[in-house]
Amino acid sequence: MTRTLLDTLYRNGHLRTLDHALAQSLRRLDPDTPDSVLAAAALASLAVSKGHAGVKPCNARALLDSDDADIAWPHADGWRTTLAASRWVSTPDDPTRPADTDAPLVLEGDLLYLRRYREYERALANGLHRIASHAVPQTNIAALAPLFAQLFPATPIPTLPPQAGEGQKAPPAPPLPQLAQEGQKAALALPLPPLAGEGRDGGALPTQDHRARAAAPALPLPSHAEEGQQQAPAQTLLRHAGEGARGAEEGKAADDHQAHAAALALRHALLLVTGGPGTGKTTTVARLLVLLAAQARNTNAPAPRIALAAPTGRAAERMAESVRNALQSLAGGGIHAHLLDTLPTSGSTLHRLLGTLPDTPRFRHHADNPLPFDVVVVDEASMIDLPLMAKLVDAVADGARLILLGDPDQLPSVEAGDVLAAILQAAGDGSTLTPGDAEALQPLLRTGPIPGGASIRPHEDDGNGGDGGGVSGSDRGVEGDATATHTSPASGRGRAAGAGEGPPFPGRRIHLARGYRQSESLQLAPLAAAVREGDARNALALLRSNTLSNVHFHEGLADPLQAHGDRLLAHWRSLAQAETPVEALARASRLRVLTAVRDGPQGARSLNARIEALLSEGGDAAAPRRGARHFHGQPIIVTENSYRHRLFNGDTGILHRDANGTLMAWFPGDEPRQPRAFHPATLPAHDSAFAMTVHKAQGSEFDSVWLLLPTRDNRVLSRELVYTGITRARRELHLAATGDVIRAALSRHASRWSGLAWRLSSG
Ligand SMILES: Nc1ncnc2c1ncn2[C@@H]1O[C@H](COP(=O)(O)OP(=O)(O)OP(=O)(O)O)[C@@H](O)[C@H]1O
Repeated sequence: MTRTLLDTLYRNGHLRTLDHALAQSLRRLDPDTPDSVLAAAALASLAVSKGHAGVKPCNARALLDSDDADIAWPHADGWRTTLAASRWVSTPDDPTRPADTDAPLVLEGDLLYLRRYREYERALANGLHRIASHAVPQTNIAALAPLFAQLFPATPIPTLPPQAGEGQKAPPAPPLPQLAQEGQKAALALPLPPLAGEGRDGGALPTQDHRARAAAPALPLPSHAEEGQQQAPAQTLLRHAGEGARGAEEGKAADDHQAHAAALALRHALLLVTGGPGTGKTTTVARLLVLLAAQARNTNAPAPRIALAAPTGRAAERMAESVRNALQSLAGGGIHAHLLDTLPTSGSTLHRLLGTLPDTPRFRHHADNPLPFDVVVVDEASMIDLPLMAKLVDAVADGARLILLGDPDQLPSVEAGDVLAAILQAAGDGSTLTPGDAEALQPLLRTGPIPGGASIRPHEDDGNGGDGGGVSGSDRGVEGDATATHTSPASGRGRAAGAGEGPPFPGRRIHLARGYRQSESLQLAPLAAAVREGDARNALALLRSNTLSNVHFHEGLADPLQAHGDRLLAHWRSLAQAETPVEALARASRLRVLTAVRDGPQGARSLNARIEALLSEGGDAAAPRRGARHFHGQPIIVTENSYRHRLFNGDTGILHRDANGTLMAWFPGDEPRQPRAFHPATLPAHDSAFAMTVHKAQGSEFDSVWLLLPTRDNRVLSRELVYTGITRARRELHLAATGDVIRAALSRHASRWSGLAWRLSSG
């Protein structure tokens, strides 16, 4: 007897019991349900567990951990037709309207969702549009100019780099722009200028690192606007770093991205500030909060109520610390205390901000009881999954600002989402200012005329009197489906948001590219850039050259515990010698082994078991008893959300005896010096965390990181995983991997199926 698709998927171990049970319940309710519908339902459930919002049945094989020759996949068109005809599947024709509540599945384009996830997407898209479309107070922007200049003193005049005929005087400035004529407003998309020193034809690069530059896309010279069209106003220029030329490769003008971000926040209620570690996202936000405080003061309005939040306690704490540092240096730089004193200096987790309710995933704050804040700033937005982002956005009050900070090159959230990537795709790459923004912000952005011109593309007007800007974001693909992610469920292909079809998404995005965080000890930037670009050849050359300070490549090393056990164990033993829980928590963050996978010989689980066994062989009084579930000095990680404890998947803590000698689990508290204590027996599900997966380490940093990749390729490996892993290191990075595995990892993107970008661009 031939097996059905559902049976084959289940028996060959591709489905979880939960996925199978969903399909079985549909079969019980209607025994005539076609097998391909049952299988698609199970795959939609599996897809969520792998971080997708839904499944593309036409490419469902990409969901499986390995290829399976036993599976006879239905023909895509026929499968789609059968799904669309099924009583279990609704096919809404309006992305903004709720789907039929009788059907547990929703088919939109070629994405099949569990209804709940389609509704999260719909609610999130509607909510982001609501926030972004609200006009924010625009008064007195010009009056802020002196303060703005004080906060962003280095805003340089953008000039094109020397062209052919170096040394010639710059051509005369073009005439000042007139506004676009009625009905013909134009967003200005300035092609990237060549990097300084680069020939007009993109020829020889006189800089040290040819490879990194070679990765940059060809950079055409800006062409003059056509006769009769407007010239580019100088203030519309945002120098945008080419994908291959970020970080250390940035030109001097990178600072004006920070100024532009702050200026745009004065005009738009939804702002995304993206950039890698240390590019000044938090510093920029601290400065723009000062501007908002000044704006309110100038108009005799109450000081804005501001919330700082992040998905994890650790990330919230790091953000608050950066804000405190930024405000302190502004105070030293002469910014008035009456402005600084109104700004927040502590952050909270998103769960705390939204108000957890015991034993339910719902929150105290939602559309009917919105957050009492005028500005909500959220860091580490790449970690936020679809349900949580939908709930956050739902709770942001009408007229309030939402500012999201994040690094788009990091791994997407562990749970269903890749929300940040989708919003970025809809918001465009941030390389243009619309004429509306440019005109309104002219008093702040003191840029001079651009020699040369700009190409001009028509755009529709936005809600704030500007024009919808933006071009397509990156379109990362799921393995085996390189063009299919972040795409229109209707078309199966990505459409550039704001590319002329339909109403553009009114959120704004600025990408910060210049790294400011100077670490004398760790020289990570060139390696991080190569990894981000997927340039395995350069990454391996850098690693093998052994020239990057405190970057250590252990090529082919499969077992760091064997080769470097003594020094690693010395660190873990020191955790038990800490005098206080605060000290133990601080020590624990000094070193972490990060893995790509949970299971297998290079997985976090087996490493933790081996480390515990080695520690128990220590023989001294502090050594844990062999096989003990909990012991003094043991780092732990929570693996499920517990709203009752306010402990969430990924939170890390340490076991430490209290003053009475009772072993307690300690987690960072709202105040750094007041960790929260729990009896280990009452903790939600948790594991040891001597080693942990890169996924779980998002939002955390450690002085020393040992990143261990599996010895064989694995579908979870991606450039985002390696990038996230190596950028967790503050002072020292050890990377244990083979060249082949690094090549395989960097050739792959971690990405997700989602209809969010399409939904956002659809209005
Ligand atoms: N324009 C600037 N000029 C000089 N130093 C800057 C500038 N912007 C940021 N910095 C410095 O760079 C460091 C990193 O800044 P910040 O913490 O704001 O970056 P971040 O992007 O938020 O980093 P992370 O993502 O790691 O939290 C800080 O020490 C800050 O003072």
